[in-house]
Amino acid sequence: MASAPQNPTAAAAAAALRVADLPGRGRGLVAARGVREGEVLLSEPALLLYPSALASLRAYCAACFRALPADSAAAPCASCRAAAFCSPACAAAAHPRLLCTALSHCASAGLAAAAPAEAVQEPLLFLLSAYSLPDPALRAVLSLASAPPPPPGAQDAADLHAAVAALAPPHLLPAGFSPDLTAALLDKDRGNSFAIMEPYRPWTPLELQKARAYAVYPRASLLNHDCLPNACHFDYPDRPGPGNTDIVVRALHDIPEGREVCISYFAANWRYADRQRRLLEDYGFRCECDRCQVESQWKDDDDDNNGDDAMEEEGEEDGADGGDDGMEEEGDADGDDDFPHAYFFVRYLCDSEGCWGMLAPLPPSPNGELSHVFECNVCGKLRKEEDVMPDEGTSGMVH
Ligand SMILES: C[S@@+](CC[C@H](N)C(=O)[O-])C[C@H]1O[C@@H](n2cnc3c(N)ncnc32)[C@H](O)[C@@H]1O
Repeated sequence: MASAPQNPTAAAAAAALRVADLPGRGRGLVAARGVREGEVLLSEPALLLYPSALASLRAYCAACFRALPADSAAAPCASCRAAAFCSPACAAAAHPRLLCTALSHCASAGLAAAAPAEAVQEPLLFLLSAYSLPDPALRAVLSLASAPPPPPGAQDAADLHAAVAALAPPHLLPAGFSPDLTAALLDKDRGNSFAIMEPYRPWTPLELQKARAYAVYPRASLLNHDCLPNACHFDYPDRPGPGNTDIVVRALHDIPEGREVCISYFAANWRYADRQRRLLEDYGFRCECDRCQVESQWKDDDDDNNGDDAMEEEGEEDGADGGDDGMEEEGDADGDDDFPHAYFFVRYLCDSEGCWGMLAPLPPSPNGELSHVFECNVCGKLRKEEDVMPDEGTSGMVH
């Protein structure tokens, strides 16, 4: 549930979008007024924030997920001693009580014994955190769209439910705790979580970069996907001050009133077949965006390309992994008719080695002046517009 905006930027952002029912797409967010490039469309705290793995609890504050200081300044959680906090304020904020209790009862060895593989730790940490939520927040998570059923071989919801039941004291579990509720929550997690990544390390391929935490947001989780998005999300987990895990969504370019605002659920350089496979398997829909309609006609974009669908979620707008070691390539034919979106790639895709983040303009100044500076949402690099588009004067609307 959205909390009241704390600052003018968040207040302006709150007025920029409205929720709409969109045929064939469920709910989505639509521009409630014309917005300018770089404008903050959404800035909100997480409904639910949870560590990506047990290892994350050793490296990041259990409350705010900033990197823990290397020295002894980090204070272990007084209850479980398995998690740590970066400051007295974070220690006072604490971490999810079921997670804390599970860690203190079993110690991390016990939890690890129940969940040896990292792939299993993540859903368990999610469930222990979700079942710690107050009832309204739990209901808000349950109101989000469900992902399609997991593929065969994925961790069984019944096993995860049994693991939670074994780790959590019954009196702390919420009313309604059941295998069905656990399965429903897991579906929400898969369809709506955003990764908050570990600090960016240059030259590290995206697929090797890990999430420190995952987050579900009340409104950002309503953003639908487009392979040519008009917005992208940022997070600034190591930023000082409050709100470091808030998600920030900014417009890539001007967006007219009434137009749906979409993000890409993964790195925009993925090829057609990989995008379609990922969207169908993990989100349950076939993408029919403008770009997919063009690329579906290309002859050489078969399943044999070197894309990678082993990425974290996002809704998960995620912490997107690169699906490829190169930019999306043209199809068979020559010319802009066959690759009408080249402008988008040049302008909005970061060209730092192995990054493939999205470049969004910094917000306009309070008097409405455009920044002409682009920020990458993965590596954080800032680039002047003339370096992004040497032949362009000032930016314009992208059609
Ligand atoms: C993160 S949620 C987005 C909000 C969702 N539409 C809702 O009603 O709550 C992801 C789900 O939205 C739907 N969706 C997202 N992008 C879509 C698209 N381009 N076309 C059709 N459905 C889409 C799919 O059902 C997907 O699993």
